Formats: sequence, structure tokens, C-alpha cells
Amino acid sequence: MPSKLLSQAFRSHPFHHPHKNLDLNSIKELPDSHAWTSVRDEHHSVEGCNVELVPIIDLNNKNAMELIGHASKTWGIFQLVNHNISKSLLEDIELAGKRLFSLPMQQKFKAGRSPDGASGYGVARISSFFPKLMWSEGFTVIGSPLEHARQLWPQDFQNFCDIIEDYQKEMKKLAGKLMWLMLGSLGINEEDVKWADNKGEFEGGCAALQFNYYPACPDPERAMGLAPHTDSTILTILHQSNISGLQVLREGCGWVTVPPLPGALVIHVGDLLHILSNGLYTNVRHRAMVNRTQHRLSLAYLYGPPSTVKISPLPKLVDHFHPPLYRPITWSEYLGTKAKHFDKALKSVRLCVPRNGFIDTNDQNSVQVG
Ligand SMILES: C=C1C[C@]23C[C@@]1(O)CC[C@H]2[C@@]12CCC[C@@](C)(C(=O)O1)[C@H]2[C@@H]3C(=O)O
Ligand SMILES: O=C(O)CCC(=O)C(=O)O
Ligand SMILES: [Fe+2]
Repeated sequence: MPSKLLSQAFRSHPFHHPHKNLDLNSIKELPDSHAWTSVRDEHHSVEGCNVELVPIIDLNNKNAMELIGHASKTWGIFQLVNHNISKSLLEDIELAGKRLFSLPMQQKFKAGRSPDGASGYGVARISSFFPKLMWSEGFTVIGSPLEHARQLWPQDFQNFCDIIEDYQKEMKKLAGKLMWLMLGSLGINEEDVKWADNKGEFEGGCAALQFNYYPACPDPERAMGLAPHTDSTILTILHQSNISGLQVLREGCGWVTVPPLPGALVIHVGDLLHILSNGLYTNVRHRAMVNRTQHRLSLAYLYGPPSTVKISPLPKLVDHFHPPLYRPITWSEYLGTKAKHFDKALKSVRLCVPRNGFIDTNDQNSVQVG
């Protein structure tokens, strides 16, 4: 049932798919509808910043908790190795995604996301906030993919469903473990978070699986794969395969590429963990670029709390000097707010401006105070 609630988060903000029949795979010249003017000039990389590397953390390291906490504060993102997700599962799910996107357009649209729905095939929901379209296709799974898989492969849907189920199971375990390491590093334990058990595999826990596909692009300098955004999650586990494209916005540095590291998974801090941590952890702003010769596939596991639980700054992190920065909000409500306000969603739930000051990664005009 909780996944149903998550699927209903967009009811009051339907989204209509633009350019239903445009197949990016067969276009030889970038259409005006997809030509972004300032893709590369916005937030130029700063001299000396190219030495900055997104942290790489070994889950087997005895100091993993501290390292993860530090990376979550300073970057809001890190690459995770020795995560224990098997290579064959990662290969299988990547293949399943490639098989999906290589289907004919009319077949993919049979599993099209409905305007007020959350799952199925379509362009990124955030498309409606930008004047130009993105050079990508997406497929979102919430709960079981059975209904959509049947539409995609009427004779042969079971294999896809089995792989998704295995992947969701493994991701849920890893996400729970990571959440506790992230919270543990702030001194938070099970007694402090009533809705989660010690594995973070809470009853009614929610997640979405997002396949992103970026076809090779005739004019990558002027195209955008996935526009800058933060994820509305506790955390996101991204499998970005072996083609580069992911970039993160680093304060004072501009856009920094997250190079694919064989076998590594990329972990993002999302908006809800930023809220839970009362602003201590950085909800990382990121985007995906495209390239001229290679198709790129990425797969995001978007992990959140049970969709009806109110999320607010954890009491242990709040005191006279650190007042709560955000009002309580459920994941489902937050997704609705994001569908309405996009980059301003976090600001719309903010109670006060922090004394010591942090940068709201979504707020282009934010000024540090204190
Ligand atoms: C749970 C969710 C987060 C997400 C919206 C969704 O309902 C499922 C897709 C997710 C995704 C993936 C690509 C980027 C993003 C901003 C988008 O448009 O769809 C995220 C959404 C989010 O984190 O807000
Ligand atoms: O494709 C990527 O590297 C990024 C995908 C992403 O940001 C997302 O799915 O939320
Ligand atoms: Fe993202």
C-alpha cells in the first residue's frame, strides 16, 4: 500500500509528456526543442578545482562510518566500493535496462507513465520546469513492474520482473545499512528514529527505481541529459555503468565530474536526509551530460521513509543554538511539493535561516548568514 501512496503523490500536479513521438536515437541534428544555450557556461569549473575528487569509500574500512559522515557533510556524495552487490546482478539489471530502451517507441509508450502517475516510461518529471527538453528517456518502477512489463513484453515479461525484484531486495538492504551509518556518524541510533528498525528495512518502506537512458547525441555541447536537481530522497544509490556523464555542483568549484569507477556505486544525500540532519548533510545538486558517440544508461535506487511518516529534523540535533530548520513533512507530501515548486520545494518547508549558515544547493540566490 505505501508504494501506492507514493504513486499518488503527483495526482494534483499532472505532467503531460511533450513530443510523444520523438525518437532521440534516430535524430541526426539537435532540434531547437533540445538546444540548451548555457549548458557549459553555467558554473564554470574553477582553476585548481580539477584536482578535487569525489570521495571513494570502502564499506569494509573500519572507519567507514566516520568517512561516510564526513563525505555526506562536505560533498553530499561519494563512491562506494566493496558494497557486496554482486557483479552479475549489476550486469543483469544493466542489460535489462538496455533491452527496455532498445524497444520501438510505440512499444515503450504502451507502458507510458500516465500524467498523474509516478511509474512507467517517459521523460523526467522535472522537464516541465525547463524551457528546453532533455536528451534522455526514463522508466520508473515503484513496487512491482509487472503491469508495465506485460505491456512491454507480452510474451516474455517474467525475466525482467525477477531481475527487478532481486535488485530491489539487495538495494533495500544496502540503503538501510548506509542510512544507519550516515545517521550513526551524527550520534543517532535506533531509539531516535521510531519509524526505522535496526536494518533500515522498515515495514512499508518506500523506494523508486529509475532507469535513465541517454542516447548518443549529435551536438552534446548544447544538450542536457538530465538537468540540475537534488533527489527528494533520504539517499540515492546510483549505478552509472561505465560511461561518464554524472556531474555534481561543488561549492566554489563548479561542476565536477564523477568518473565511473568499475564496480563502484555512487551514493547521493537527498533532500529528506538534509531535513533529518537539520541541514548538517548536503543534499547534492547534480546533473547528467551526454556524449557524441556512446549511449549511456544509469540506474537510480531512490530510497525514502514510509511515505506517510512525518520527517523533521531529529530532536537530538536540535537545541537552543540549532533550531529546527524545517517543518515536518511526509515523503508523499514532499514529492507533491517538488512537483509544484521543484527547486523551491525545500525552501517552502523551511522554518528559519540557519545561524551558522549553509548553502541551500537548490537556491541560486542563497546567501550565507552568521
Ligand atoms: C520517488 C521519486 C523521486 C523522483 C520522482 C519519483 O517519484 C520517481 C522518479 C524520481 C526522479 C528520478 C530522476 C530525477 C528526478 C528529480 C525526477 O524527475 O524523477 C527524481 C525525482 C525526485 O527525486 O524528486
Ligand atoms: O544519470 C545519472 O548519472 C544521474 C541520474 C539521476 O540523477 C537520477 O536518476 O536522479
Ligand atoms: Fe538525481
